[in-house]
Amino acid sequence: MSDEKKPLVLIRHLRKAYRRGTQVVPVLDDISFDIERGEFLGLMGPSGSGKTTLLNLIAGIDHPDAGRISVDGIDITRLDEETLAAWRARHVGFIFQFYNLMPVLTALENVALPLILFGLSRRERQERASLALSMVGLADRMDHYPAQLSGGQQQRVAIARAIITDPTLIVADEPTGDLDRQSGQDILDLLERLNQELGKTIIMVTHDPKAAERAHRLRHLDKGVLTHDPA
Ligand SMILES: Nc1ncnc2c1ncn2[C@@H]1O[C@H](COP(=O)(O)OP(=O)(O)OP(=O)(O)O)[C@@H](O)[C@H]1O
Repeated sequence: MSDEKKPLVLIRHLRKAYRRGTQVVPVLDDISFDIERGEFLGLMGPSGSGKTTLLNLIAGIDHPDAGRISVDGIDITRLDEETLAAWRARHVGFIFQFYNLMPVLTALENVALPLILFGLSRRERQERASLALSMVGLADRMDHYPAQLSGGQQQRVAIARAIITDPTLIVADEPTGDLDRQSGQDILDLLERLNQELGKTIIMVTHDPKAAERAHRLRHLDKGVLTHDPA
């Protein structure tokens, strides 16, 4: 089987617990599943069921206690901190509920920021950022600061920032959670376009049924266990 046909992400027997003093809080219990290349996956489940923890493990922000996560043939659970940070910067685009933009930087500077690690000139970085902002419909807001933008516009800046490095995976944690209905729909339209037109693989944690409708496949977590796979 060629690499193109293999699942992009393989998750096997993943376990994670948090420790507070002597107290151990089990969060993920023997999670195994695959994510296909080009998939738009929705992760749902009650509050505290481990969705963000799972997303953070797939994105290489955190380490599991046991198990394996392979992304495009690389077992990221075996990478040391420094290699993992470099892997993350190259391969993962992040979209958060509260945008996480730098308040002192303009929209253009926020979007260009991840490119600093890529050895491009300032001019190249700005050109690419400007293109990404045009793609998300913000060509006329490049010099605005986050505080001068609506929530929906800030989330579009965050999406432009997430795609600027052409990542292997886009992870979105409640991307519509802080938005009104219309702005939420606009953000979902944009994510759908990234998936359908650019072929981006998206993993989205959500409580929002409107967001879940857009996913190709839903996985449900309950108390750290995958409960349902309609596919
Ligand atoms: N850094 C941490 N230290 C200790 N416990 C943690 C930590 N992060 C998360 N937890 C615990 O792990 C469990 C799962 O948290 P997680 O954020 O993954 O759930 P979630 O399904 O994303 O919840 P929500 O929908 O409310 O965001 C919760 O019980 C939480 O209290």
